[in-house]
Amino acid sequence: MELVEYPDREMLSLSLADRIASQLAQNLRSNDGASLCLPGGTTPIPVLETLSGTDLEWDRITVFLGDERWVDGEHPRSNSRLLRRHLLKDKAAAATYIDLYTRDAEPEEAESKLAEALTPLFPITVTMLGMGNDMHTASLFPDADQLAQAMAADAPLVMAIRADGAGEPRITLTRRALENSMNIHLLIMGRDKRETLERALKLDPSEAPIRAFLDNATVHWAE
Ligand SMILES: O=C(O)[C@H](O)[C@@H](O)[C@H](O)[C@H](O)COP(=O)(O)O
Repeated sequence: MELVEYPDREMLSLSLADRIASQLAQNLRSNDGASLCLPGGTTPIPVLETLSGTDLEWDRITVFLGDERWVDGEHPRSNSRLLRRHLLKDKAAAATYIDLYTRDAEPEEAESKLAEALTPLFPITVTMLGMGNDMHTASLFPDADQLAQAMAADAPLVMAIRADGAGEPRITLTRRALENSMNIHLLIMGRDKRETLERALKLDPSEAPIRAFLDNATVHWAE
């Protein structure tokens, strides 16, 4: 695990956006397209805003979330709504976006269609992850109903999942889908999440799902 500490949150956001852009551009020098997997939640917003104005060949980049709350795209809790408001505008509007949510369906019904759409994009070029203070990442919650299946080596790429701490039913990329990303960045801010990270390092992924990704991740942190 590489841990990068920044003097402030603005420096973190600018530096992480720049690193992600460089990794995408590097990939595009030798591949037809690149893929970018992003977390929901609020911490990434400044990184998304910076990326949206970054000069990249966005028309060759496919963007998708690592997880989604199973709510309509205009619902305040929608991660897709977050991406549309903070990333998929300005230069990044040219990106291809794969929405994990399907209206008038259960998340279980979307699994196979999403796996089919996402498979050509693996291994993911750049994955950014967030983390909750319960040590979940994406929607891999410690108390999730199907966590063991979602963390298994033979898991499908995408799974519906439910957890008391999750709010709505979720759809999530699984450990297998995320851990093979070419570049993994974990973005955390604040003292509480830093302490949570230190705890997670000592735990098994079954208790601390984020632990499954730390060995191959660059962790970006500011107070
Ligand atoms: O749908 C979600 O909630 C996210 O994908 C989730 O995994 C998020 O990254 C963490 O909950 C951290 O969220 P914050 O950055 O808002 O603290």
